[in-house]
Amino acid sequence: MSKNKLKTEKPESKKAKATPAPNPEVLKKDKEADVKVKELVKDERTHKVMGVFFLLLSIYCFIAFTSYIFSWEEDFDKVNRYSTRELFFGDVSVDNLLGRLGAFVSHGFFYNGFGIASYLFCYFFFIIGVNFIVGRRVFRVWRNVKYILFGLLFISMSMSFLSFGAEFPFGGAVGNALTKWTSGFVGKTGTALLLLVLGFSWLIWKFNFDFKWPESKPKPPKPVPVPAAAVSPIVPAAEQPLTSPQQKSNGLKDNAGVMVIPPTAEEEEEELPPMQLVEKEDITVIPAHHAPVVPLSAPEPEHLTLEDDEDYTEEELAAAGPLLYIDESVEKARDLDLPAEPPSRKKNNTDEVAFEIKPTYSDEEDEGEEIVPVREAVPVDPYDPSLDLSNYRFPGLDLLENHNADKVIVQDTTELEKNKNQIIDTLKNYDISIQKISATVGPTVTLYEIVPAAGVRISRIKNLEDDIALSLSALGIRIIAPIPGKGTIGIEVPNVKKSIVSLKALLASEKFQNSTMDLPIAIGKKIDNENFIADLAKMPHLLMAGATGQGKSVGINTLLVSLLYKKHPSQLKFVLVDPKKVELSLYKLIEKHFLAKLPGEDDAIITDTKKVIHTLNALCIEMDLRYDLLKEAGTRNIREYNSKFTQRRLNPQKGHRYLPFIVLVVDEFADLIMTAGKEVEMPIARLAQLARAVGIHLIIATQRPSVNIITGTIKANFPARIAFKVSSKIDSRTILDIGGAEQLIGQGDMLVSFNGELVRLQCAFVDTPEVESVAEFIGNQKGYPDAFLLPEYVDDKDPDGRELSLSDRDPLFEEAAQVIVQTQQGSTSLLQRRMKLGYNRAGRLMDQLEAAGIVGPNMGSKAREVLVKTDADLQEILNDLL
Ligand SMILES: Nc1ncnc2c1ncn2[C@@H]1O[C@H](COP(=O)(O)OP(=O)(O)OP(=O)(O)O)[C@@H](O)[C@H]1O
Repeated sequence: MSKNKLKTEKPESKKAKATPAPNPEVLKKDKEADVKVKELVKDERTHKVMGVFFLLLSIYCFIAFTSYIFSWEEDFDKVNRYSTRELFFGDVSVDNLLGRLGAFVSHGFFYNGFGIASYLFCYFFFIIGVNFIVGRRVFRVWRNVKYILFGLLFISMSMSFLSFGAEFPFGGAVGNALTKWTSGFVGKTGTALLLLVLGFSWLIWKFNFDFKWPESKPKPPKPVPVPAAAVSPIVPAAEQPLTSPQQKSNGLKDNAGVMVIPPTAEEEEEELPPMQLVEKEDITVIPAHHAPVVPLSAPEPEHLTLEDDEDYTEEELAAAGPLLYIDESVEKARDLDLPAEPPSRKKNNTDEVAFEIKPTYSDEEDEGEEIVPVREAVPVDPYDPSLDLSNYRFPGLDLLENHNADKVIVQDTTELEKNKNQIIDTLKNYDISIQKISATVGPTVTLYEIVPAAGVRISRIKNLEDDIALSLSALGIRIIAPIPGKGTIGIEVPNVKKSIVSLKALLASEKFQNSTMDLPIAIGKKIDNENFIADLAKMPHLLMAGATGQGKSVGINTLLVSLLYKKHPSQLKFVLVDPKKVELSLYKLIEKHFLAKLPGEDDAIITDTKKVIHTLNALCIEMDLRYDLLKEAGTRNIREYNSKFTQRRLNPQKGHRYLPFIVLVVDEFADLIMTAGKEVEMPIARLAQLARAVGIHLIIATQRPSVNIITGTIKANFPARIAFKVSSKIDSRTILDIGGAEQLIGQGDMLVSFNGELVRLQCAFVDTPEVESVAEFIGNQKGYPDAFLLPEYVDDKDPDGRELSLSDRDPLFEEAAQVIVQTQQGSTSLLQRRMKLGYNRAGRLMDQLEAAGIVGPNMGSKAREVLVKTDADLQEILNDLL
């Protein structure tokens, strides 16, 4: 093969593959001669040398300039008198600390140049030096050059102007010339003004001050005049349409000068409008709950006085509309013309309860007058769901092991060097020259990052992936060409000495401890040793696959234990499905704290396929019920719902309850699909599609990531996926949509595909005894009386569930009848919510109630008529049925 031919040959992969491997010796000589100078200029070492040079130059100039300030007078004549030649070769002694050169250079810069402004050159050399040494643009050169040029002219001119007549060359020759010309042109005053304009322009450009004329303060709102004793009606702030949404969103203005509603913490977090600089004095901010409030839609209530009030029952009072509430602060505020202290709120919608009502006695009691009880709305603390288990202690980190993870394993530098050279040589064999190579040592693998020489196509390296891996002859090599977002090529080579990543270290990390995520899971460490902690709630479901023995079970334990370290039993429930029967059995101990199960089940950990189907369907019912609750509460997700509930704005009497997150863990999904197929797939797909907003999240693991198990429907709904080592590239593609997982080295080495990124991680390790001790620690504490009960699911195909006749009434028949008669609402969904039932069972109950003459016939979308009006009548019917 001739030299020319080789040179013109296009580096296309097919051609490259078709031709026999080129002789490295021949190639080396040809290419090296050609690209030597270019390579030298591009070589990172050249850059480093340049960097050091500029840094030292910057320091040199700085010292010389500073010394010049003190020695210029002595050296002036010598430097001025002698020629450059004399300065280099003569024996004149100067006072400048940096000798003749120092004196000469500083004289040049100061006297003949820019005076004091010459220090900007030190800065310039410094940024150039740093950029060269670090190898990237730490400082933006062109922007700095612009500032420096402006600074040189402006400072030298101002210094020269201000120091007019001084001997020291404050402004240098340039400054003097500029001042002279300008003074002649616009006069001295004009020059001064010009300098001021320039100076201010620069400051404004740089800092963009906000000049605002202070406006007169809007008058704070007057409290609504209320009769007798500063009584102010109370309505929920949520119902005050005093600001338009727009006013609200752009931060706080109110035309009427009445009040400004700052966004709630959540709104701030979620949909902050672009920040605007607003002068504090400009507006008066009155938080919504501080503003005096007026009833808006409700008719003017009859103000309750003592006499009105004393015989009222709690229900009558609630029905009477907005409460009146004596608030001294309103009175004071009126006197002082200030906004009032927060008035308490009271619902006028039975769904929202904000305050407890407590009779108190007015001060007049002391004066011996008739005791005048007045009703006062007493703010109630937010509902704390953890109060049922208020003494619950979170497991401590001492229950976990270090696994020698704190021993830093120092990577052998000779090994690094050897691998690096081998990579360079291998690439050279394929006629690929490189500009730069760097290594990042991770816990399991080291990433060698390569910048190919100019002109080398990345696609070519990608096509040679297999050959390169073969030449490097190490197990578990993965080539990432290019590394997304970087334009470099990564080659991951397994470390000879691997380090274990202990879960303890991850849980102790600040990132985990301070995390405010809903469901933080500590997964592992990235190649750059950064902890990978993610929010399961955002994932929102996770699919895990890996051949047997590659770290899946450890992975599941890692996720579960991380959640146990961060969540209170009231906030989180697990539904554990373990067809292998052994993997998750450890968690039995925490049944009464963290597990959920079907009513009537003994064991919370589900191992039987039929029960799995029931449980999955029960979860679907729970999801639907939660959606109903969310809808009724006017909230979009579990976060908003729970926050409204904890603020006591939702009425538990109407079926509202605090909703814990539910995490469904399926340890061996393949097994279930093989035995139950669609019956399992459908509810899983439904949950995966819809359940995230209501706080139900899925973690599904499988040994066999084949397409008939991880179907399109499943895959489409699991955007976050984890692959441990799998046995083939096809498996890797099934789980991650890309090869690579077959190249992993096992023992927790994994690839995580999340947010469109593929990251290689070493999974955190937690051993079975550790999980056991954490479970024991929790299990030994006081728990709830039972596991969290999922709604009942009755299988339609189940012959036991199909009987509808009155002689074989549902066990819940009596309870359902009572609910219907007490509420006088013949609604199936009411039964579902109140009794936590599935639609089918509630529907069947309703049919039985109809048969018993308690409710009327089905009226389509409307509720059925309730035919029995009182409890006594119902009791009669029930007695007859016995
Ligand atoms: N993150 C890890 N760090 C270190 N070693 C690990 C890690 N994960 C797993 N291992 C090692 O691999 C072994 C097998 O892991 P594990 O039991 O989790 O595999 P598996 O994929 O669940 O296997 P199977 O499917 O057969 O249950 C563990 O006993 C442990 O020695």
